[in-house]
Amino acid sequence: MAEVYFSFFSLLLIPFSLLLILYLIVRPRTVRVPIKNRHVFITGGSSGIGLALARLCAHTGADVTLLARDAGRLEEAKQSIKLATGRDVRVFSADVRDYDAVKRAVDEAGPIDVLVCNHGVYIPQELEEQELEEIKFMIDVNLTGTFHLIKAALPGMKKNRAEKGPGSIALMSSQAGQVGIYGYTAYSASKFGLKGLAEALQQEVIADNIHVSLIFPPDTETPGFAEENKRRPQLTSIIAASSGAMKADEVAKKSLDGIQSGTFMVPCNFEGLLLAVATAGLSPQRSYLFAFVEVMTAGIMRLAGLFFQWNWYGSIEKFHAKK
Ligand SMILES: NC(=O)C1=CN([C@@H]2O[C@H](COP(=O)(O)OP(=O)(O)OC[C@H]3O[C@@H](n4cnc5c(N)ncnc54)[C@H](OP(=O)(O)O)[C@@H]3O)[C@@H](O)[C@H]2O)C=CC1
Ligand SMILES: CCCCCCCCCCCCCCCC(=O)[C@@H](N)CO
Repeated sequence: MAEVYFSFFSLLLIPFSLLLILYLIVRPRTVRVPIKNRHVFITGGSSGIGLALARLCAHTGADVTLLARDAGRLEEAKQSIKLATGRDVRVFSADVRDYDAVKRAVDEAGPIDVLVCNHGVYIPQELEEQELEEIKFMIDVNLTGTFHLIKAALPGMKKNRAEKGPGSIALMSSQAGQVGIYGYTAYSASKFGLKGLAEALQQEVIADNIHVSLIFPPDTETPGFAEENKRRPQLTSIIAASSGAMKADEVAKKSLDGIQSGTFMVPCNFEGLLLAVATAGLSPQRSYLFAFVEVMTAGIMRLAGLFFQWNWYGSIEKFHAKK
């Protein structure tokens, strides 16, 4: 009997020691990024996910600034947020590809506590058919534009950070920034690029109490997505359907939770959670519990990923056989 107890306890000892080790070693340490009364600057805040997030932040009591190109849509967004929350937001019309314009807007807006680089463009098409111009457009807006924002905002964000409490830089990636998807060569490349940027940046700004979040939504009902659907290759839609679709408000809620908890990889739905574990790689992880899940399920998640690929390549084969 004593032996049964002994082996039972030694069996428990392994996961508990692992939990303890992870509790001690996960870095960066956990943090809470406040939103209320803080300056939240959201690019692409005039539509879709960015607008939903802006409304939510304003509702939470943040001072919100929006940046996008179209001044008319910005004005509409401003009105709709005022109507929904009673709060005034400031808007700036600029193209994220134009560094000087971005810098001017950021300087005029004043020091930022939470920078959300949400702007993004997606034009799905097979690489061979896609014009080089469109490929460069996606890289320039999604990736280079994000560099422009961070370069422009960082000096102001770092200033007096100690007194102001934790700051955040959040980047809107996509599940297509975790796994390459048919029809998304340029888009996936631009979003995968954000991951390298985010991992390196977090190491650079941790000493300034700035916390990086990378958000990975699945297909989300937005004006941009409605446009995308008009020309999306069938295979892109088939493969993307492996993950459920979401509403912009739901993605905004997940995003804000992720930003406030300083989570590095922010999944938005159940498939996203699986993807986050499967693609954890060498990304930072603040939660020892989540780290525990990552360590315990790494092998089985790889297997699940291979099954997904099996299924996707099956769809591709079937598609070509029909042609
Ligand atoms: N909807 C989806 O299915 C998913 C979206 N995402 C990502 O979420 C983000 C938002 O997407 P979504 O809400 O669907 O997009 P929308 O197309 O609905 O909105 C995009 C926003 O970005 C702005 N924007 C686009 N280009 C520029 C630019 N060059 N300079 C400044 N602002 C720009 C737009 O304003 P304007 O055109 O006036 O400049 C608009 O405010 C994107 O990064 C996208 O990649 C990720 C996964 C899924
Ligand atoms: C362990 C295995 C995990 C399995 C889950 C796999 C699910 C992958 C689905 C990827 C969907 C990509 C949608 C991109 C949406 C997007 O960004 C466009 N709408 C443009 O914005």
